Amino acid sequence: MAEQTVRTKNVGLRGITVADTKISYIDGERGVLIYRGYRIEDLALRSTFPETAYLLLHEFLPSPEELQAFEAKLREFRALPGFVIEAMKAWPRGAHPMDALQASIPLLAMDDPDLGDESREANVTMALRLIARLPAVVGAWHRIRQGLDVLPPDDALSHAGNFLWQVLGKKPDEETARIMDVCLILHADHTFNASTFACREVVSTRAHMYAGVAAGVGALSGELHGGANARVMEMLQKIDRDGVTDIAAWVRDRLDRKERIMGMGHAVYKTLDPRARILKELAFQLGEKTGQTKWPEMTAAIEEAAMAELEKRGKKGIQPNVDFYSASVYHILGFPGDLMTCIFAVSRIAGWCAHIIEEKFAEAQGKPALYRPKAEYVGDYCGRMDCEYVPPEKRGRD
Ligand SMILES: CC(=O)SCCNC(=O)CCNC(=O)[C@H](O)C(C)(C)COP(=O)(O)OP(=O)(O)OC[C@H]1O[C@@H](n2cnc3c(N)ncnc32)[C@H](O)[C@@H]1OP(=O)(O)O
Ligand SMILES: O=C([O-])CC(=O)C(=O)O
Repeated sequence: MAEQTVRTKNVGLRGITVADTKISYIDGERGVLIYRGYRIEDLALRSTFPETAYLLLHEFLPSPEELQAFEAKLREFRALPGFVIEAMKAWPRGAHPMDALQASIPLLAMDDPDLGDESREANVTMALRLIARLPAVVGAWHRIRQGLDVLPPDDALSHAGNFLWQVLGKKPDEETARIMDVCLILHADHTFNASTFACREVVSTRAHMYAGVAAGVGALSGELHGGANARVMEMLQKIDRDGVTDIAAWVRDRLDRKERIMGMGHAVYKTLDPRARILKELAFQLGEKTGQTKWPEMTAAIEEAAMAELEKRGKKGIQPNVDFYSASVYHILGFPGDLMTCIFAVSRIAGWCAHIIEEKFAEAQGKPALYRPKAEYVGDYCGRMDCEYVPPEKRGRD
């Protein structure tokens, strides 16, 4: 019988199921996001990032003892190896934080005593080291690029609080640390998004966890994915600098120029991203606390104008995604725009690692280990495949 070919040409794998997962679920029509059976709204309200990371890695919520042990490990692993900090000191100060983060991943691999042990247990421990160390890497690079000393972790602070401390150099109050914590919960996983798929694709070759994570960081950096939060902030700051008062006209002009409204639209959600609703509330909460409501207000004005204008142009269902209001939250917290995608990575590392472990250890259920899609050859050279090799000295372009 002839091999069956599934035609997926020009669809970028949209709507194509490539594997099973037990980690998360999205209903793009109803705006539902679930991590291992738990609604994102519930986790944002009642969980913490370490607990959520545990859930993603272990399939169930931890007992108090299990959570305590997990948090103790995260604290123990926070300190960066000295050679990573020394290496960073030699990097060009202008390097983008996402490049610095991506470059640090293989360095962290070199320091991991479990590298090479492909048991599930060793992979979970490597995941813990990565979750603990990514915030420290972001903090170290941000300090080094400003010519400042790298700050040691503070064991008295929560994971989110310590992240704020190591990057911004100020101990946060409880409310601020909790807002950071909720942001980390919200970004922790999202099924087969581009960066998670990159991680899974890489480890499907039996490459190690760090190789997969480095690919994930690279994929996240793009402006159509995690990089959008930084672009949203640029958009807001430009509107502010230019003194734009007519947001509807600004939106029309941008769309007429065929430019996208960053932070809006989604490959899966055709309604409001449930994370955006929570982030909008957080942005206003922080704005009111700090007297900076102008950023979420501006974002809300763009949301309203863009949805109306896009609808008029026949484009329905383009609504805020996770990156739209997170930009305001991070800006008010004090992060510069070029660190915003790193914050996403500091959270998504939990989901990436959970997916890497699932990819490595889930029962096959008929799926071949290695991802290997097909492409249609559309090259049109010398009757497709009959070019004659001409030595260099005889080549001409006519
Ligand atoms: C964490 C995350 O990754 S969330 C996504 C972050 N990315 C962004 O915010 C960037 C802005 N948004 C986008 O570029 C898109 O909405 C995407 C890439 C996220 C998803 O888009 P998709 O639904 O896959 O569709 P696609 O990119 O083909 O766009 C479909 C149409 O809607 C338009 N469209 C989609 N999003 C937007 C937007 N934000 N602003 C203006 N137009 C948009 C496109 O221009 C396109 O129009 P066309 O058919 O006339 O060419
Ligand atoms: O799922 C996606 O395609 C993008 C996204 O929202 C995420 O990764 O959080």
